[in-house]
Amino acid sequence: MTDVPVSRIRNFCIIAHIDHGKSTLADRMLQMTETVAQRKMKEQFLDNMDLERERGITIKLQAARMNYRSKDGQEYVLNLIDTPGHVDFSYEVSRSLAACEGALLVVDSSQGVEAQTLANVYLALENNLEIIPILNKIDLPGSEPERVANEIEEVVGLDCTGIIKASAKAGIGVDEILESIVHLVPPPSDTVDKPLRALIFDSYYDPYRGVIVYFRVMDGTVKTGDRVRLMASGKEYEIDELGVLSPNQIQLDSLHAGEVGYFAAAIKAVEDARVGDTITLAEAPAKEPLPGYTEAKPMVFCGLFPTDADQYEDLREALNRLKLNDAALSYEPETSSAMGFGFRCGFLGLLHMEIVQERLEREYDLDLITTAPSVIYRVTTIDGEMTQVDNPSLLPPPQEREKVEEPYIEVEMITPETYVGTLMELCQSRRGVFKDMRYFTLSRTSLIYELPLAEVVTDFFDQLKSRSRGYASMEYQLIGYRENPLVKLDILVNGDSVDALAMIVHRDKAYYVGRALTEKLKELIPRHQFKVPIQAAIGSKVIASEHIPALRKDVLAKCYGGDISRKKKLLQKQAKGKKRMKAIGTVDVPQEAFMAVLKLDPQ
Ligand SMILES: Nc1nc2c(ncn2[C@@H]2O[C@H](COP(=O)(O)OP(=O)(O)OP(=O)(O)O)[C@@H](O)[C@H]2O)c(=O)[nH]1
Repeated sequence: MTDVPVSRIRNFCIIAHIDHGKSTLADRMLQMTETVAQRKMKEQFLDNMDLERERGITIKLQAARMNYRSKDGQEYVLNLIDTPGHVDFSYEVSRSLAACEGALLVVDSSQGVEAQTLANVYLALENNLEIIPILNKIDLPGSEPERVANEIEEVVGLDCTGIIKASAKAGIGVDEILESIVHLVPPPSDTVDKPLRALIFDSYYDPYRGVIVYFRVMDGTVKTGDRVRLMASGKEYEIDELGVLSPNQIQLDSLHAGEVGYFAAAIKAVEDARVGDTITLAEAPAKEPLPGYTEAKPMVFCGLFPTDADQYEDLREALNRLKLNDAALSYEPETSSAMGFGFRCGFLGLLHMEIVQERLEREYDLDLITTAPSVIYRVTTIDGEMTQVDNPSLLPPPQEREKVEEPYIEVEMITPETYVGTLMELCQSRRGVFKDMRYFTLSRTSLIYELPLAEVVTDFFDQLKSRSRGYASMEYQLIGYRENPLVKLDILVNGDSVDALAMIVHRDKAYYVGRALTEKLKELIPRHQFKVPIQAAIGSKVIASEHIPALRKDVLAKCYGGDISRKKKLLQKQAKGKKRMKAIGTVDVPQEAFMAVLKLDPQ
């Protein structure tokens, strides 16, 4: 298989908005090229993590090599490199695009171009990829191929004359797609004679073989037994096993420029073989690494605490194991006066955070209390030193700080025109700065705003979806730090300041947030035998306060000791409710309270 000439290799990826049919099309191509036998075909081969399948989104990238006999009578090798479909993973997307020469742009012909699609098209253009537009789902009665083709021309700037009309589900147009890959996507450059350079576009941890690295050979050849160096980390390894993904691993002896494959080399954690790093030969290294490597940095932080303090070590062990497979996850021990021992964890974004939490609870059977997400603030103290603060409770007091800066992002939203007003309102209420507005065909509009990231990591995305009935999409990128009058809002429960509830807010919003939060906490914290005051304060100044009245009766009072099974049931119910509670002083605070800030009614 490795004697395939470079001129007959095509490396491509699929760019599509969530649900526009990327996985269905990939499956169909695997089927038509007989890469996967029909009966072995699991539904949606490319997304093989359970969580992914349940959520219907692609998180990890993978690859598939297909042999395809074109109508010109020649055998081609088509390497499909999958890309994750969420903004949190855009760096990984950019690296998988860098491993390709072409991209299929799949657009649902009953919907249209979405923000996500656009962002990835820009990435593909930056990487000089040949883009082949495809209208999918033409079998749907609501399909409007003409309108959507116009939109692609107008918005993306691609010539859509003769655009392929397909239905991945019904298998229409897939032949044409395979042919167009062969004829339109350029072959890789023939640089087999150069020193080895291979790009890592994904990796995962296998408990038996160590890290499995997915890579594309850009120059030269790599063989089993080669000693390779990772140019960014400087580490060296000997390749134990090497091969291609079809999509299951098939062992080979060597891979040359243009080919896509995997290797195992007893690497202990994915952190040691990061996406974007360049592999070269230790003995005859390339002079320059491939461009574009950066270390994916966590942007969103939260505290994770076991409800049961005995689970602290289990939580450490679980994080340790997840980290083996997730270079972007960061964690360090955190001690909270309210919550006890736990970890401060960093994530690429909100989705990444949710995925990790869910895995910890589901796969490791941990009961966790999660604190509200925070961003990294830059604080300059009066003696001119700059520190980074990812935990609101650690913000230095006002007299010690000169200024506080917060990360800003540029957000692009694409929405039907009807929702423009409500989305602008949303952005204004989140301290957004209007930048631009563009109209596309048939009343679809692109809105561009600059927003503080902190205002987006809470419930911005949910708001966007609910205000637009699911029709708007968004994409964002970090644009830098800006100074703002930010203050720390402390929450006191029963007179004790709860560090895990502290937050950093804009001075002008502090009063509103304080009031809304105390009201919400009043709803969420159950009644106790005594009256529980809840206050919001800036420094020593209380700006809002509520109280939870004392309980009058206990839950068993009604049962008169008569009906034992009913009594048991009540107690069980109560115990279950308690599971996700944290005792703060003498007050039991439920998990929802720590996330209350996400549930405040919009201003
Ligand atoms: N009617 C119709 N439905 C389709 C077609 N292609 C895909 N679908 C359906 O659209 C839904 C989404 O398809 P997927 O292939 O999972 O979409 P995706 O783009 O891979 O989504 P992510 O993995 O979440 O990024 C599924 O229910 C498919 O069955 C098509 O051509 N016609």
